[in-house]
Amino acid sequence: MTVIKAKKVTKAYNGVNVVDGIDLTINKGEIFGFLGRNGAGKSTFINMLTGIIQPSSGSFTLLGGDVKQIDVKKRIGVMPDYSTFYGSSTALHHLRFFSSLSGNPASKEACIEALDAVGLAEHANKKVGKFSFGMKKKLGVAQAIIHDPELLFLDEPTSGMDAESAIQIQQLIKNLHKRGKTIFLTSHNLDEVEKLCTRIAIMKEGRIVKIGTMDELRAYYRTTIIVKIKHGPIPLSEEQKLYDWLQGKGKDIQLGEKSLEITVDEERKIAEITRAFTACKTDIYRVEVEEPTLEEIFLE
Ligand SMILES: Nc1ncnc2c1ncn2[C@@H]1O[C@H](COP(=O)(O)OP(=O)(O)OP(=O)(O)O)[C@@H](O)[C@H]1O
Repeated sequence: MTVIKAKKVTKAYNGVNVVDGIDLTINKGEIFGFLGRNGAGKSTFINMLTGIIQPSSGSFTLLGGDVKQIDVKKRIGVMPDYSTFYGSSTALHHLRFFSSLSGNPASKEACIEALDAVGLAEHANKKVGKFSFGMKKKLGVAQAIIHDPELLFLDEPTSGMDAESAIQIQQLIKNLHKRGKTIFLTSHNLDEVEKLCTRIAIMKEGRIVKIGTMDELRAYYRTTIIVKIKHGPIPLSEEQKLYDWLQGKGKDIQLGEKSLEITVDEERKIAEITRAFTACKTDIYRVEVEEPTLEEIFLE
């Protein structure tokens, strides 16, 4: 089922398209990661999808409807800008107040449950003004999930959090995903995106320049594969021959008594190399392949 469908969505400021004709389809149950350098247009795109700002042109649907429709609004969760929080409210009061704005006030129990899910249950009665930056972000996530939405927009949910808190939020995202929720996520933490997201789009200057699963992105960008082989003794008579043959297969070759490291540009060369060892009557104990990380792909 299609949850987000965007057609040529564009936002221009001062005659410049900061979001430039984005076409995008996101299906139910995806954790969709939106990546891009500062100023790429990620927040502007999310702000259009969540109805905070209007596109200059193009159109989109959320859950098959219009984001302005109240029944669509009720089914989506948006992490708010924490600067809108009232410092004199307690966390509990804050959640109850904001959930009442949607016309569907959450019970005290539901608020405590949402605070517990983000690790803030023990701070339920503390004033938000006394919260750290990371705690405010967690409260923002709690606010986004309080009404159990089907579609969740999380703009940099873990930025500025300590490692333990970030893991807690990542675990929450995984649990929501297991429950069939669709999550649209932006993050500058590439490791987080790689671990969590079922599909990733890389945005540059307002356009999506690449989109796919982590495996698809790797396959597209794979030009260097580091192969590490642990092997048994190579007969003396074969050693030089094998080294010379490897020169034609890859680069950065380090052939030791028990190990080989070589960088190749195609997967099929891994099989050719292992066959060459067998032809030299040399046992292979382990083959490790280092794949490009999302960081390497992104920097490329
Ligand atoms: N209200 C505005 N008026 C004019 N320009 C804007 C406005 N909002 C955003 N921009 C510009 O649009 C571009 C995209 O900004 P946006 O905040 O969407 O990027 P981003 O990818 O979310 O960046 P970051 O990772 O830093 O949050 C930037 O060049 C920004 O200066």
